[in-house]
Amino acid sequence: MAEGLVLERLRITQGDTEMVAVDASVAPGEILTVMGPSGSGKSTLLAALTGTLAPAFTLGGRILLDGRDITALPPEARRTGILFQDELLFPHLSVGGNLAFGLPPALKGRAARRARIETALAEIGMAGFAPRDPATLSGGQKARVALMRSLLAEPRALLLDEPFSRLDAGLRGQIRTLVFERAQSQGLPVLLVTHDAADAEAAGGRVILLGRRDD
Ligand SMILES: Nc1ncnc2c1ncn2[C@@H]1O[C@H](COP(=O)(O)OP(=O)(O)OP(=O)(O)O)[C@@H](O)[C@H]1O
Repeated sequence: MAEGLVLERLRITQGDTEMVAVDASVAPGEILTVMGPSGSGKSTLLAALTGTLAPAFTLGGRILLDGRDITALPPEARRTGILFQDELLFPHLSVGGNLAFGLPPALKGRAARRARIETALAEIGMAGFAPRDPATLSGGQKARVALMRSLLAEPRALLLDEPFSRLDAGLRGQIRTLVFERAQSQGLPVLLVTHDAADAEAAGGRVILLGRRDD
């Protein structure tokens, strides 16, 4: 069966209104950009993929990840990692605590978990940052820790909901490159929701446009 993410005749309806209709496949390492006006259903589409669709919506079609039908699975069983623009890090946890939250439950033992966190921090040039309070980090450091927290869970797809939009222009390009490189090196299909044409261009691949039905 095909690797990557397949959205097979995916439909999201609210009452009688069809809000999202998508048929697409995203290969490992490929980025599919999702654009559309505010309220067109971009975040709702990502919620359908993570298994957190609000009860107001009805989902039709199938979601396949690495050939596995995940449409009806609970969120924790899907292996879809998501990165948001806002709640980048939990403020009440240290940097290490934030990263621990992303570790797979199967990784047992305090020492092994600590070691995995230290390796992750070293990979983003932040060795020794585990005890730090997230409030003391720069925007770029916060974004890097948030990315690693998503990746530590070993997702099979990465969903990005405008993750760069709060960063200033220079940093935005850097973090975007880091996210895309990691997705590519780990062979993750990526769905990138953005309002920014520069993000779409950097992603290089295909763009799907959601529209409002009453436009
Ligand atoms: N929990 C919910 N219950 C009912 N309706 C909702 C819920 N969440 C969102 N909606 C509605 O669904 C529609 C799509 O919202 P969504 O947040 O997916 O749009 P979006 O394209 O991500 O917008 P934006 O670009 O502003 O983030 C909107 O009309 C919104 O009001």
